[in-house]
Amino acid sequence: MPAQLLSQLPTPAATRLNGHAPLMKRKQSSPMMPSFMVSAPGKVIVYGEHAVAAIAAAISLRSYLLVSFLSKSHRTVSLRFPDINLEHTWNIDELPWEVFSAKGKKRNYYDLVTTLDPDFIAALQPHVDVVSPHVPESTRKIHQASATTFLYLYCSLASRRSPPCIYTLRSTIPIGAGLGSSASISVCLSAALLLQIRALSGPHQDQPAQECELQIERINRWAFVGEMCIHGNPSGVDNTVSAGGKAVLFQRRDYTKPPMVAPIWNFPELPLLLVNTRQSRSTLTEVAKVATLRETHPLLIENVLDSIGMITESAHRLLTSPGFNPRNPSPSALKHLGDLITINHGLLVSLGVSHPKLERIRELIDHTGIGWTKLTGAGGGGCAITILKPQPTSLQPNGNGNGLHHSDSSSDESEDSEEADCSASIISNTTKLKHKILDTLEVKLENEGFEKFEITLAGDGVGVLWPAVLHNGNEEEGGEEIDQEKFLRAEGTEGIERLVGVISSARRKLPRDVREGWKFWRPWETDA
Ligand SMILES: Nc1ncnc2c1ncn2[C@@H]1O[C@H](COP(=O)(O)OP(=O)(O)O)[C@@H](O)[C@H]1O
Ligand SMILES: C[C@@](O)(CCOP(=O)(O)O)CC(=O)O
Repeated sequence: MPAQLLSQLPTPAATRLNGHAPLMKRKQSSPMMPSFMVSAPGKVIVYGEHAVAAIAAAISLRSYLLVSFLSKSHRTVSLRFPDINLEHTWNIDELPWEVFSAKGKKRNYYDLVTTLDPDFIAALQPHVDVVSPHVPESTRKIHQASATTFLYLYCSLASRRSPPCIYTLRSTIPIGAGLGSSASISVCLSAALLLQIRALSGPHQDQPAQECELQIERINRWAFVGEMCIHGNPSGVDNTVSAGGKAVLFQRRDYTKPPMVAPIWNFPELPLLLVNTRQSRSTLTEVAKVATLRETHPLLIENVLDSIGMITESAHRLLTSPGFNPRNPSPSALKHLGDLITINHGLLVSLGVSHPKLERIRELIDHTGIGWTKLTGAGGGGCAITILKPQPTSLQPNGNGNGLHHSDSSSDESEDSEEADCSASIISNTTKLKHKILDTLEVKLENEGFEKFEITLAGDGVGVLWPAVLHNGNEEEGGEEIDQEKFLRAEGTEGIERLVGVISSARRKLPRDVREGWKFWRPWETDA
């Protein structure tokens, strides 16, 4: 980066992130520079699949990337992606720097790159070919796609003078389930590399909304490049949601062009049930299915697609209306959003993009009356989402072996109003009942081979933990360092989240997860 540009950065990001002197608090054994972490969310489509307009939102399942530095005697850069059993080390001096920095080719960190350079891809090929030579072809493809993404971003943003380091990634996002796992990885890599070259300011409190958005945009641009390496022709929606968080409205009128994407900072953070069918699916296949049906029944299918588009519009109108309170949506606003979920699912079923497993999940959840459920993403498998009702409505044993069911709406109302006057103990009883229902549901879903997550919808985008130390006051002096060994040993979603300081909130009263020590660019807060 030219010195002139470096000096334009208000303060090096590293010294501003946590507001304390990180090196002073580190253990003696730590390597040259403090390790740090970045993290980015997956996404779900909330409304509008297959229609012209849709809404996608971030979820609290995330990828976490730990960047640890080695002593200068090493001249290597390593990838450790244990979720896919990928591990590879390159010699920094052997990477094709001359091609990436050739006159007229070199990209700046703030550039908008919309196509991959074939010369760059060709120059990387020998360094990609040596990755995982002895694994089956299908696995090798996945490894080499991840390696290409990393190398493309690394050679574009780092330099031959970059410090030796290890990039270790763990994710709580199921892979290939339509939840944007690849985009979250691209966002993590982009953010980490931009932070390392000090091309980002913050995140810090009081950062003006415009400045927040600029940092997010900078990360997003390179994340899109990463997505191009994995997907060839990505829509850009997944990386945009993952970088910025909350939700976006995206509109496609012309499928040959990228969609128009606009943030919805007012989307409320809501508790969400996510169930993975574990049924693999292909967006292309489902999109083709709808196209064929449309050819056979043009008027009918166009009406269905228009109706789905109207669902998106209705949700968007509500979310952006002046009376809407994103911090505490009224019961009627939530019911509006919930009803749209139910209608949207019905219309997707009529397009033929559901799957018996998705229908089974919806059936099991509908029996509990716990929320509003739809499939999410292209369909044909993948996941279902349920927006949970704010307070458990009257639920009682139905005696038919299905566990619990919803009472009629009149008794719901009387219970609601009673609850409003009642003490916390009654609320806590209803909360306990809700948890019981969720636990029973979990057993049923797991018995049928499904995977259930209690998460939060529409939370933060990319986040930074610099240094990778948690100050929880009861661990090693100066905080608990998240080192590679601990990171690799952490078991499952819970283990990873506990290690990186997430206090999961799915079952707390407030939906937002607490992420101790982490900082986020939050344009929606600075706007307030
Ligand atoms: N946890 C992970 N670790 C390493 N690479 C990952 C991980 N998750 C996703 N990827 C990369 O992203 C690709 C999955 O992308 P894709 O099939 O589009 O799934 P999704 O719909 O979840 O984004 C994988 O093949 C791999 O290259
Ligand atoms: C089916 C579609 O509406 C959404 C695709 O969802 P996903 O690939 O499952 O995240 C296609 C699109 O709008 O690009």
